[in-house]
Amino acid sequence: MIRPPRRLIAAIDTADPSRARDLIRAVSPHCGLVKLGLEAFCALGPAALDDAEQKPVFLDLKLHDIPNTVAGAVRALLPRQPAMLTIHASGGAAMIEAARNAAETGGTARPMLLAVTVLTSLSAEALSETGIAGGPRRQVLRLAHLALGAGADGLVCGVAEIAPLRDAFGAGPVLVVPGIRPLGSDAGDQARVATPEAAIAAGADYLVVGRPITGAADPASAAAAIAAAIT
Ligand SMILES: O=c1ccn([C@@H]2O[C@H](COP(=O)(O)O)[C@@H](O)[C@H]2O)c(=O)[nH]1
Repeated sequence: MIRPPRRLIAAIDTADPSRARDLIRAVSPHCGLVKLGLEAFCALGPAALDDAEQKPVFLDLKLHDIPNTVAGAVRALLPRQPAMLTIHASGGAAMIEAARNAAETGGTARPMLLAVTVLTSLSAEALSETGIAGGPRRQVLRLAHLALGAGADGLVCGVAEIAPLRDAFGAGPVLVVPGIRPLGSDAGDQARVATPEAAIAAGADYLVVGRPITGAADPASAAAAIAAAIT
């Protein structure tokens, strides 16, 4: 398992292979990892990982299925050597344990297994519509106990949940935080957002930034500015 020192993760959300390559080339000097998610993976397949310009890849597939199926998917991904891989914490302890056991078969090069708690696009109201009352913070803490107890190396959460997670679990779990918006940038579909500086001050290990970089006129400068703000 590797832990890149640079804390910016650039989300490369595109279905166009040449745009993906151009973006990766532009942001690589400024970030620790590039993140390939559902859009890039569905369009380009596992080969998308081979075009990452030697950058460690965060493969954000948010696996969520029965334990046997998730374990099989993790094993199938190991030859591509993603540095980080996501599963949904709400898949349950048995699913997370199965993912961890499967990841272990990758030996020392195994991916860091991150459990997605409550998507940063969900407000308290949207979460309650799914049947979960009490707000994101409570649910994130509940899922964090489950996921870390079942073998996840870290969590994906919103900025507001970092402090309670650090209070509960200390510095150990790797906290990866999307919903990052530099001042003045559009939140879009994200409900729980904060600036890069606020996320680092709260105790985030890694920040995931997509559209504020990829939607900028000059993605390399946008990534450089965020990297400078958190260094
Ligand atoms: O809770 C989550 C989990 C994952 N994501 C992913 O992060 C990026 C964020 O992109 P922006 O353009 O900066 O909003 C995106 O790839 C999501 O799939 C998340 O946003 N929230």
